[in-house]
Amino acid sequence: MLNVQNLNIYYGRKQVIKEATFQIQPGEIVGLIGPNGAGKTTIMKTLLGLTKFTGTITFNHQPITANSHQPLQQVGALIENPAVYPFLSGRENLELYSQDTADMKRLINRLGMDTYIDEPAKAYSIGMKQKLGIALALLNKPKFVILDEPMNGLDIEATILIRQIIHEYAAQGTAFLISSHVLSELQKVMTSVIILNHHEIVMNVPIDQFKNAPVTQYQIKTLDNEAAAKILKANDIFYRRQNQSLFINIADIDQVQTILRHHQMMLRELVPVRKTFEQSIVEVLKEKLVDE
Ligand SMILES: Nc1ncnc2c1ncn2[C@@H]1O[C@H](COP(=O)(O)OP(=O)(O)OP(=O)(O)O)[C@@H](O)[C@H]1O
Repeated sequence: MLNVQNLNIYYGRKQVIKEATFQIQPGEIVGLIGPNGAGKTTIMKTLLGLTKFTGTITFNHQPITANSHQPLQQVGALIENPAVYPFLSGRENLELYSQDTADMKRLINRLGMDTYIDEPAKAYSIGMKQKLGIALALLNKPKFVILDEPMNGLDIEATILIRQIIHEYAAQGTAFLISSHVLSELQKVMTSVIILNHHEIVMNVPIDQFKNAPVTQYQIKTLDNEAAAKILKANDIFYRRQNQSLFINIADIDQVQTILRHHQMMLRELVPVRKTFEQSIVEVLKEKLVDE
C-alpha cells in the first residue's frame, strides 16, 4: 500500500531524514517513535507531499511528490494542531471536506460530538478541537491515516474511544501511521513499530516482538517477606523489595527456592517479570548511542 524507499530529507543543509525505507500494508497500525527532533513530523509531512525529498514514496503504486498529490485523496491526516476554521462550527468545518454526508454524521455520532458540533469551533476546548481534527482525518473512509500525537489533550474516556475507533477502521482495512510520546498508549493500538533515532530508522518490527520479551526477574511473595529477605541477604543473594514483593534475578531463582524451602518458608506467589515496552525502547535508543 505505502512504499517508502531511500527517503532523504534536508532542511537547508541539515539532513533531517537519512535513507528511510519502510512499507505499510492495509489494516496495519504502525507506531512512529523517537526522541524530540528525531524527524517524526517531518516524515509525516513528507508523506503528505508537503516537503521536498529524494527517494521514492508510492501509495498504491502511484508516486507522491511535493508536486504530485493525486494519491492523497485516499489519505487522511492530523498533523500538529488541527487545521480548523474558528468561526465555523465543527459541522461546517467537516462539510468543507466531506464527500459523504451519511459517513460524516456517523463519524460525529461515533466520536460523541453531537452536543457541540453546531457551536463555533473557537469555543471548543483543546480536547474537543482534537476530536474534530481526528474526525477530519477520518472523513470519507480513507485508506491510510496519518496521526501525529492524536491523544494530545484527550481525557481518558476520549482516549479509549479513539483507540476503539482506530481498531474499527483498521479492521476495515485502513492503515495508520501514528506518532506519540505516550508509549503505553501507542502500545495498546499498534501492530508494528518504527523507531527513529538521530534521523534514521533504527528498528522496524512487529509489536509482538516486544510482547514476547524475555523474562528478566521473578517477583516472589512469601508469608513473611521480612524474614525471607534476611535469609536471602545472609546467603548473599541480590533482591529488591517493592510493593510487598521481592524481585529476584532470573539466574538466582532456583537457588532462592531451595534456600527458602530449607528454612520451611513456602512461596505464595512466583511471577515472571518481563522487560516493559518502554524499557525495551529506551535500550534500543541507548544501543544506537553506544554504537556511535
Ligand atoms: N521548517 C523547518 N526548518 C528547519 N528545520 C526544521 C523545520 N522543521 C523541523 N526542523 C528540524 O528537523 C528536525 C526534525 O524535526 P521534527 O519536527 O520532524 O521532529 P519530531 O521527531 O517530530 O520531534 P518532536 O517529537 O519534538 O515533535 C529537528 O531538528 C527540527 O529542528
